Amino acid sequence: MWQPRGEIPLHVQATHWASQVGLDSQIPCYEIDHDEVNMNEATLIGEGSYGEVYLVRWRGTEVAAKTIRSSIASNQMVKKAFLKELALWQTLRHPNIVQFLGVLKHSDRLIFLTEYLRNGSLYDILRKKGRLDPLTAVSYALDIARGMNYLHQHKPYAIIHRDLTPRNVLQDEAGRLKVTDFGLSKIAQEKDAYGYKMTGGTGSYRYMAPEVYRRESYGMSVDVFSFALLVHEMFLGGPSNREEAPEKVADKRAYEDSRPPLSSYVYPEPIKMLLRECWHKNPDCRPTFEEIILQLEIIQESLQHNNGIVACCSCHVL
Ligand SMILES: Nc1ncnc2c1ncn2[C@@H]1O[C@H](COP(=O)(O)OP(=O)(O)OP(=O)(O)O)[C@@H](O)[C@H]1O
Repeated sequence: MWQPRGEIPLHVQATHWASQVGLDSQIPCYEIDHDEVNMNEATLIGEGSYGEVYLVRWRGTEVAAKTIRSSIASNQMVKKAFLKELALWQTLRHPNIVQFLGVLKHSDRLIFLTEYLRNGSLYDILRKKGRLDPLTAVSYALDIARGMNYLHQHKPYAIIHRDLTPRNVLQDEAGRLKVTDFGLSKIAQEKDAYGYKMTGGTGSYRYMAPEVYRRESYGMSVDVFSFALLVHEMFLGGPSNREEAPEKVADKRAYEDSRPPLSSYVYPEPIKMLLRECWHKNPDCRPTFEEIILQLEIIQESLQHNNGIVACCSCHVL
């Protein structure tokens, strides 16, 4: 059976949390009256494993409305699991975590609102821009690491994301990246001992830690593994093995210890070292996000310094 080691899965934590604070199990979240949002004027902006995402107006502000497919929401157990995860999400506050706003009350469907991030997902950004310059990639990596560190340091239980992919990282207008969808897509995918889906959808396989694919016990470091693949993609402009089926990629990582190539032309030496540590086959050898942040800050400083030298040199030549 696939179970986290040490830390408690998000939906189980949410159950503990909800029962601790005595929340109504049906609607444990902040409620927004459905009259406040006109879904007939909503603009479709995307679709994920558990439903569609719309741009709507709420109290004069553009926000994202995420709908849960009726095939999922009609299952009372799954609906309950979603609401409990949302109840936990609403307690989270961090500049690199997408802000949850509330659940639409009396809606015949299950719909919840979050802040709207105008620039879309990291997946969209990489598709449009391709390879990022090293300073941008490191700054984006720091945003993600800070959001993830907040989740991992959550009290009383660490929150393991379990589905950190470029589609679950969104960018606001100011260029800041924020992490979203903790555990929700996992509920929508496959049944585990608790009765919810837990393994990756097709997209997630590309970012899945070997121990998860092998259905062994796992800990917070599964997110560090996924993070390494996101950073790898930012430097490369997309996944290194696009033509291979995601499940095959995960299989080779889990059973043949295969990892994406690290060409010296693309990856600065300290980034290569960091990626090797983060996707280490032994989960205990992977660094924590706190350690990753410190390393990235040093890398950022040295890149800024080198850029400064290049600028100075060109001034001199001119
Ligand atoms: N808060 C938001 N602001 C702006 N766009 C969003 C927001 N949330 C989601 N989107 C867009 O909608 C798309 C679908 O999002 P959703 O979270 O439902 O699924 P996903 O993350 O793509 O896939 P999965 O559900 O398998 O994780 C995203 O890729 C993104 O482009």
